[in-house]
Amino acid sequence: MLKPARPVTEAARLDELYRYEILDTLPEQAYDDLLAVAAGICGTPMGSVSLVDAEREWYKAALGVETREGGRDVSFCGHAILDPSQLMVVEDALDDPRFNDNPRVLGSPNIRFYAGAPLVSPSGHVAGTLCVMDREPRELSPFQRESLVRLSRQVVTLMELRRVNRQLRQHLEEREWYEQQMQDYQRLLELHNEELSTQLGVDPLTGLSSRRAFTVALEKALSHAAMEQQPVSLALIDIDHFKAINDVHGHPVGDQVLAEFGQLLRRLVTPASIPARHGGEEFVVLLPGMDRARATREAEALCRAVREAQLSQPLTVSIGVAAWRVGESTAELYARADAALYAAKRGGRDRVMVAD
Ligand SMILES: Nc1nc2c(ncn2[C@@H]2O[C@H](COP(=O)(O)OP(=O)(O)OP(=O)(O)O)[C@@H](O)[C@H]2O)c(=O)[nH]1
Repeated sequence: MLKPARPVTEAARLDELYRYEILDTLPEQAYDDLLAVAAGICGTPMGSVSLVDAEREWYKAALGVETREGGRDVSFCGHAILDPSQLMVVEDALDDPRFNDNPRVLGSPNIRFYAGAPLVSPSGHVAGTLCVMDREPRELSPFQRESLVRLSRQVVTLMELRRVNRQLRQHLEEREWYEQQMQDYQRLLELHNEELSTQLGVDPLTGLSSRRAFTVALEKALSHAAMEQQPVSLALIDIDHFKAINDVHGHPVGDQVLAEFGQLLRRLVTPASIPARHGGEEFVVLLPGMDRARATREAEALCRAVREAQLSQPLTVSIGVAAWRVGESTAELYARADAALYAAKRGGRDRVMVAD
């Protein structure tokens, strides 16, 4: 018996075989079908799709043989893979010095006839064979030989599809992983920004002062006004029918409109004034040095400017103005401005109402 030699490119051949990640996988219908067609055309009772591993041959599909693998030293396919360009045919193993005392010839499965078509990958390496076998000596017609070679190419195509499929799935998983990472980073960045905004007393959506920072500024402004005997006023601004924007266009568009409105408000008020987001779609402007009449004029100009502004959604606002009275607390001032705002809403919106 002649043990099969190793191909000169054995290491690269094995690398290529392992890249298919097919060894020791479950049987698959597509391989079984091709083998059944090959055996049917050749009229043989046995056959296999054999992959030649370092020390064994392993069958992705097997017909008429009970084992799923055998030793490479006694394998016929080990010989068949040595010449990628040839179908190896052994018409009678007992007449062939390579096989006449092979245990697979003398014992089970008692091979007398063998024909193996090399499974040649696109890079030229041979992974194994598509082979048919019989317990009787026989010959193959040219058509049967040609068919076996053609079917072996189909087996390689199946293996290539398997590899491409795995690569695609891997790329997809990697992409999903990257997207997840990006989302996590984005969320982290947003959290940092929110934290920073809170620390700086800024409302993250509009960039205006936050309610907390505004309350501090208002306290300061009132004590300054008390000391200097200066007027100071407050304007509470509420966007009209804002809920409809959310309902019709969605919350993200609502957010964008709030951000736009914040920027507009910052542009419209005088440099000494302090605009802030009071909460939701309600805003507030501190008007230092402004008495009731000036604050009213300022608020009316603001109301008109919003109505005429070119924003992504047309807006109007209702405004309640209150001028600070000496000795009045911030809560009392707010309450009067709020009552005026309520009156503006009730009066039909898009208007300014001034507290007594
Ligand atoms: N997109 C977005 N919507 C907000 C935010 N804060 C509050 N809102 C929405 O603002 C809407 C306020 O609705 P309402 O209080 O009924 O007031 P309105 O629709 O403006 O009606 P009027 O004030 O009576 O003219 C609600 O739908 C809130 O969900 C925010 O930060 N972003």
